[in-house]
Amino acid sequence: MKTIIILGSTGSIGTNTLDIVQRFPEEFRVIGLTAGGNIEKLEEQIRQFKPRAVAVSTEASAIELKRRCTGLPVDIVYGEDGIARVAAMPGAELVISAIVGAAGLVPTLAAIRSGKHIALANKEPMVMAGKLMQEEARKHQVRIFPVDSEHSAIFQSLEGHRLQDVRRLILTASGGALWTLSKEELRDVIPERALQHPNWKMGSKITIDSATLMNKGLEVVEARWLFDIPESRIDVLVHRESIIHSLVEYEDRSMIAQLGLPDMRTPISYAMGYPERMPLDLPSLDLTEIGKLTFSKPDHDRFPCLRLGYESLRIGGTMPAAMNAANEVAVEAFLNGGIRFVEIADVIRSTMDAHAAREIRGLDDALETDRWAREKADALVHALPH
Ligand SMILES: NC(=O)C1=CN([C@@H]2O[C@H](COP(=O)(O)OP(=O)(O)OC[C@H]3O[C@@H](n4cnc5c(N)ncnc54)[C@H](OP(=O)(O)O)[C@@H]3O)[C@@H](O)[C@H]2O)C=CC1
Ligand SMILES: CC(=O)[C@@H](O)[C@H](O)COP(=O)(O)O
Ligand SMILES: [Mn+2]
Repeated sequence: MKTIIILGSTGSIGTNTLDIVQRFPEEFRVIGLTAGGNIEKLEEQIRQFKPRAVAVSTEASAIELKRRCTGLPVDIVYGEDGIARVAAMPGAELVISAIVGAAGLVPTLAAIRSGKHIALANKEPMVMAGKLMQEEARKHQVRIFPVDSEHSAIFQSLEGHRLQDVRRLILTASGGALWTLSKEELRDVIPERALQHPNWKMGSKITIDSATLMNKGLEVVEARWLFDIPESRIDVLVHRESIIHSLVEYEDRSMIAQLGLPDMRTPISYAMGYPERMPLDLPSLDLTEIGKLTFSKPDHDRFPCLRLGYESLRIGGTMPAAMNAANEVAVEAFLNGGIRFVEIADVIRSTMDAHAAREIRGLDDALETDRWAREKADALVHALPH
């Protein structure tokens, strides 16, 4: 029996994780959950999974949740500090890190520093402070298991092989909701259209990232730190069907890939059960039904965000954290109707141009950069003519 804590339990990854727990009640016990503001869903989860402690973002949410959960044996705390305390609470072996965005950095680091293994879906902390996270993981003898489907595929394709034999990592990209649109058509895209991912049902932020290809830019940075490989040896291949989840090329030119239907429960369960594979009762991939798989090169002209990911790594230090924060601000502005789809890349580009990158020596450098870049990106958003 593995005891687990789920950060971001009310989201897409969080609920898929709880689906695994429900399927394997003898294997996993949930002792802590955290959410943002969806207290209705969190209340349901408390009643079903009986965690010892939960945390929510605000005091108001905590007060309402306490009222709803009167008589239930659960500690309810709130705020960044409360979420970090639940992430680090004693008695858990594994923390599923599934908050969206930079808000996951402090709690994920708190979990690492308290000696818990991490199943990492929340890629933004790895983008902001990958070197620091890996140093802390080594110091506390913690393993970080990838949940992100591409990184899970690479992790699986590396099993049993030597890192020194790897030639390059190849991340696949679906191309997102807008891959077939021309540059002119991209100008007029509304959020509802950009949110229609062809293969995956995910939270809104990552779905927009997928449509701009920033998701792949973030994933290149994530892969650099997860697998300790320079960005010059990480490639991206557009594969619309999301069946091949990523590949590793070895020095002898063999390529090893992981395939499967697009269902996050497979990579989540692999990270949760590692090294065991959970017998998931899900439909099998039938390649005869799929018929053909297609591949093409990324289009950097229509989707410039992928290049920004590479560039942030080449500059290094705090630049990926600045890029990440600008992206979060720009995506939110787009979702709220404040900027056009094509302006997301402009806001990130201009924020990066204005940022003087420095080395990340500790958490404060990442957090300070995050604050600075949010302010800068916000000012850029408001300066756009709308
Ligand atoms: N969805 C997917 O299939 C995949 C997701 N990922 C990554 O996993 C992470 C989660 O994605 P996804 O599940 O889609 O996102 P969702 O938007 O569906 O869920 C986000 C979760 O984070 C919580 N949350 C949001 N903001 C805060 C905050 N400021 N403080 C505390 N909690 C907060 C939300 O709480 P509430 O809803 O209660 O407000 C919710 O539980 C992202 O980093 C994403 O890139 C990676 C691969 C695949
Ligand atoms: C499921 C998952 O891992 C997402 O990050 C997914 O990869 C998004 O797909 P694309 O970014 O390739 O559209
Ligand atoms: Mn992914």
